[in-house]
Formats: sequence, structure tokens, C-alpha cells
Amino acid sequence: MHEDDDPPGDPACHAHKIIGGHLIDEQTYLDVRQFRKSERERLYQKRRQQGQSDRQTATSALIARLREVLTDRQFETIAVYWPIRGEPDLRPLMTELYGAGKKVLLPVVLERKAPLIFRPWSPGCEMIRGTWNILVPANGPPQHPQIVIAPVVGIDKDLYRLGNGGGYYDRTLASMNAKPLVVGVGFAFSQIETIFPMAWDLPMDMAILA
Ligand SMILES: Nc1nc2c(c(=O)[nH]1)N(C=O)[C@@H](CNc1ccc(C(=O)N[C@@H](CCC(=O)O)C(=O)O)cc1)CN2
Ligand SMILES: Nc1ncnc2c1ncn2[C@@H]1O[C@H](COP(=O)(O)OP(=O)(O)OP(=O)(O)O)[C@@H](O)[C@H]1O
Repeated sequence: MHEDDDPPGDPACHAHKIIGGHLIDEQTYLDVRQFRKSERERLYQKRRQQGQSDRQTATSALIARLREVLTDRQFETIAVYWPIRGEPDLRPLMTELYGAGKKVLLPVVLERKAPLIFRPWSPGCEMIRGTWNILVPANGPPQHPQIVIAPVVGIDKDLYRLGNGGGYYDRTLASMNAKPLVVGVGFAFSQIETIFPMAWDLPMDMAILA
């Protein structure tokens, strides 16, 4: 047999990656990554174009809808997020939930490319800057959220989430035995047709857009 019959660079010899235990075709991976990157840029731009008063109106509507969804649900722990990059600011709701006796948690990147941990937050608690300069509670024991409110950059018709590109929520949910209820929140323009879901992507349970 001639070595030239199947040169190592031949496109027919499919290269693969293992992501979260899934075998992924390398070219598909690269194509999807490129698509998501440009889609994120487009959606960040939409956020920047959104006026202050539109954002406030939409955020109030989001909070009202979230309040409805959370009312009557049995839960003690809920993960929210500290807003960055024009994400809906749910801090008033966090304060409200805390006042109602819920344990409000915030995500913390302890280690790159690892699952997030969730630390308890309370109004005025000590916060420090973590990965991406995001403020996180300075200390407190990691806790398991029963509900996760996840900010979306984009969300598709099957409730797959396009986030900031770190893969953190997917990694975190994949690592949990008891799956929380995951509620994606964002602005109406975040609705997209598809994120081209890959084997590692986990759909959310519910979306609230305004
Ligand atoms: N408010 C808020 N907090 C949050 C999140 C969020 O989306 N919103 N996260 C939701 O997950 C986690 C942080 N997410 C992060 C996502 C990406 C990178 C990051 O380093 N991105 C690379 C690009 C990644 C790539 O393309 O490979 C970079 O900017 O260089 C860091 C943190 C936890 N806290
Ligand atoms: N369960 C997982 N295990 C290992 N790596 C993962 C997992 N999920 C995602 N990744 C890695 O993270 C990268 C980014 O994933 P993806 O595009 O889904 O990010 P995202 O959901 O937008 O980000 P984030 O959740 O941080 O906002 C993927 O290309 C993949 O390499």
C-alpha cells in the first residue's frame, strides 16, 4: 500500500474533538463556533443600540413575568446573576426574593473551563471582581440552586441558549445530579431561529423575553 493513498491531511480522514464526553466533528465544530461568534457580535450590537428607556421598560416587564412564574413554585434556592454588558438588571428582584426568605445565589467562575459554583448573595454583602471583571460574593459556601435564571445573548426556538461563549452554564448543568429548573431571560431581539445545537448544548426549561 502506498502512503500517498491516504495522506494524513486528506479531508476524508475526519478529525474529531471530544467536548463534554461527546465526539464532535472538527469542521462542524469550527463552523458552529464561527457562526456563534458572529451572532454574538450582532446581538451585542443590538443591546448597545437599545435605548435606556426601552431597556428599563423591558426589564420591568421581565421582572413582572418572573415574579408570576416564581410565585407558587416551591423552592428555597435560586441563582440569578450580576448584570454585565447590557443584560437585564434583575437586582431589584434579587432583593425582593431575599426579603421573601429565599436563598439568592450568584454564579462564580472559580476555575477556567470548569463548572460554575454558586455562592449566596445578600443585599450589601462583600463583593469582589472575578473572571471578566464580574462582581461575585467574596465568600460563602457553594450551594445548589433549584432554579437557575440564566441571561441569554440569544435563544432559539427550541430553548437553546447562546451565551457569552465560555460554555459555563452548559458545563455546570452537565455536572449537576439534581437538575435545576433553568429559565432563560433576555430582551425580545434575542430570539433567533437556531444556535445549531451541538451535543454539549442543553436546552433550557423556559424562556422569558421582553
Ligand atoms: N452576568 C453574568 N454573569 C455570568 C455569566 C453571564 O453570562 N452573565 N456567565 C455565563 O456563563 C458566567 C461567566 N461567563 C463567561 C463567559 C465567557 C468568558 C470568557 O472568557 N470568554 C472568552 C471567549 C470565549 C471563547 O470564545 O472561547 C473571552 O472573552 O476571551 C468568561 C466568563 C458566570 N457569570
Ligand atoms: N459540557 C461541556 N464540557 C466541556 N466543554 C464544554 C461544555 N459545554 C461547552 N463547552 C465548551 O465551551 C465552548 C463554548 O460553548 P458555547 O458556545 O455553548 O458557550 P455559551 O453557552 O455561549 O457560553 P456561557 O454559558 O459561558 O455563556 C464550546 O465550544 C465547548 O468547547
